[in-house]
Amino acid sequence: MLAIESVDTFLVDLPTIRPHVLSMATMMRQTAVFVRIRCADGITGTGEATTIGGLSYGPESPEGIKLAIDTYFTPLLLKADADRPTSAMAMLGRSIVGNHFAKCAVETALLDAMGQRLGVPISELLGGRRRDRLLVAWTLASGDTAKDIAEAEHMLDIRRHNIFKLKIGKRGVADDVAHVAAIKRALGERASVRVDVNQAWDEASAARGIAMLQDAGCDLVEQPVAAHARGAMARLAQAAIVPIMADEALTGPDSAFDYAAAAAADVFAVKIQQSGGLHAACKVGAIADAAGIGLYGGTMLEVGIATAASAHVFATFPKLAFQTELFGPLLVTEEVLAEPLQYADFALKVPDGPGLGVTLDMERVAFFRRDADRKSFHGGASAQPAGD
Ligand SMILES: O=C(O)C[C@H]1C=CC(=O)O1
Ligand SMILES: [Mn+2]
Repeated sequence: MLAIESVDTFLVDLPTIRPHVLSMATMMRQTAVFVRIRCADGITGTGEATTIGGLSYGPESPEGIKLAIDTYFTPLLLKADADRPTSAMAMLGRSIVGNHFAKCAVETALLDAMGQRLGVPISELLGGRRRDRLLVAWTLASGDTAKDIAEAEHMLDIRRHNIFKLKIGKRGVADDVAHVAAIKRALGERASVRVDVNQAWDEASAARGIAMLQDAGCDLVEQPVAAHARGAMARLAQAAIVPIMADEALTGPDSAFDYAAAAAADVFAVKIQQSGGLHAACKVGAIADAAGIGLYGGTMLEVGIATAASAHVFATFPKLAFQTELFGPLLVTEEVLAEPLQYADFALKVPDGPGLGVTLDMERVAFFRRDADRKSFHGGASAQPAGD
């Protein structure tokens, strides 16, 4: 039995490089909840949770995640065996319903500590990695077609991304399709153009919109209708030629099984937090594989720690037909890691050190903590996070 000595949580607010316009929220900053679990052998594991637009996207908020971990998870973790992350998570699961994002952050920290202890990357603890590089899409979501095209051209020039996901659903169907068509016309065969509707359409609008998107050269349509509208998703997926991807509908292995059994999607966007943790995300991936459903490595716009955790999970997938979107650390102005993740040639390198293979820069993070006494960081007041 290896005791857990302390569990520390804190919020960090990081400005985004530009407004990120989604159908449900416009993000000017991202908030990460970091969890640090210190074990009796002196090893500390780190986890991270993020949401999108506070409570606009899902049922957990950064403030709520911190409160849940401090109040409910920590007393249980102080009785858990740090040498047995899977049974520690099962013990938490018996007392805590839901709270998938908080569970994911805690599981990440436990696995990071375990990997450091054993000297192996988390991907090896999850069954073994199959790839060292993950192709990464970028989301064009400035809210302006011309700006999006300029941003895409820049990403192609610097060879950082050649897959673009466009956030639509805020405007009328015809306007949204015109926006997508203009971007696809400008980029042509140099890029894959996909859309995420984030549940904004009803079934009739989706049927019309998907047919128009198909003609515009769109390669993938993500969550066109409400997460609970499984029947509509199945009808749309069966009628369309362009692949239809489920995202918000997938909240772990149970919903993944329901969706697979109902043939309600051609592709699954797997997210570690929405799934309820790293092992749960692996199970979602396995269900998709067994059902012949394609896989896409999704993001909740996590920063360095949870992006690395996601990379370890996705690196274990036998197939990743629709690549990933692990660009979260690049959407914020500030780096939180001691050594940044490496992006080159359209891909993210999966870290290969023990555990997550990345660590927080504690000095930098201290400055951006919501509860920090913020005097100066590398010269000052101009580095203040937005929104404070
Ligand atoms: O997929 C989502 O719904 C959320 C997220 C992923 C990329 C992005 O820009 O937003
Ligand atoms: Mn999505």
